[in-house]
Amino acid sequence: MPEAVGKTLRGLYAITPEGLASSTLLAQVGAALEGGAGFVQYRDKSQDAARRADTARALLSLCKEFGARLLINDDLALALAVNADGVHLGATDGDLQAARQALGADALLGASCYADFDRARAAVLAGVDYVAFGAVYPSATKPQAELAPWSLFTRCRSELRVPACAIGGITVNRARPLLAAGADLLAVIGDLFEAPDVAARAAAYQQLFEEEHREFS
Ligand SMILES: Cc1ncc(COP(=O)(O)OP(=O)(O)O)c(N)n1
Ligand SMILES: Cc1ncsc1CCOP(=O)(O)O
Ligand SMILES: [Mg+2]
Repeated sequence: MPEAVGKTLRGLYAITPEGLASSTLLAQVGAALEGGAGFVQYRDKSQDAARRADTARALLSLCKEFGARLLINDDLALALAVNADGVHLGATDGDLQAARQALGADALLGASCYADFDRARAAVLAGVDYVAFGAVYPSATKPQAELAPWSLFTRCRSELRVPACAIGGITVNRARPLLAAGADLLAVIGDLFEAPDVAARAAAYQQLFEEEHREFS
């Protein structure tokens, strides 16, 4: 059972890779869910709105089967149209306060904060459920992403008290120190969906969270 009860935000956050056929994408996300991913983000920059809506609906019903949460990247209107569990917005993706109002209190709202703690502070005031910092490592998926210092996670925990998500270049072999630094969610594309066995890779991430829990409980 994923750790997605109420608004408990902790664990692997699987972000969908681009350019896959819909059936392949669903199979890959299904494998990530089997491995224990509790959160999925549908990230698709393509322009075909009807196909994106169909894929979002299919992903949502798959996530529901596993008790996982589906967030939509960039597109509040799509999240509302398909009744997704939430939305993730970056600097150019719309106003966070307006998104919170449109979504209501129960839906999940996340914000990209890059390497910018002030942005995270403002996002919390706007009503987000988590803030994302990154890239925490150089990312082959988004090579232009700036690098973020890991001290942001410690500050987030002590000053903002909101869950923090790490993104960018994360691999299972270099994830543990991120958890120790204070990341609550690990958002991963390449290392998860390019793995030879996606379910096993997702399970390996979840194992890290369980070990971290034991160490600190
Ligand atoms: C969890 C998470 N964190 C950061 C991002 C990046 O958002 P953004 O800066 O808007 O870039 P795109 O992903 O839209 O290219 C994210 N998607 N998810
Ligand atoms: C969307 C995004 N934003 C910052 S890095 C990144 C890509 C993350 O992908 P990967 O896990 O393959 O580095
Ligand atoms: Mg965006």
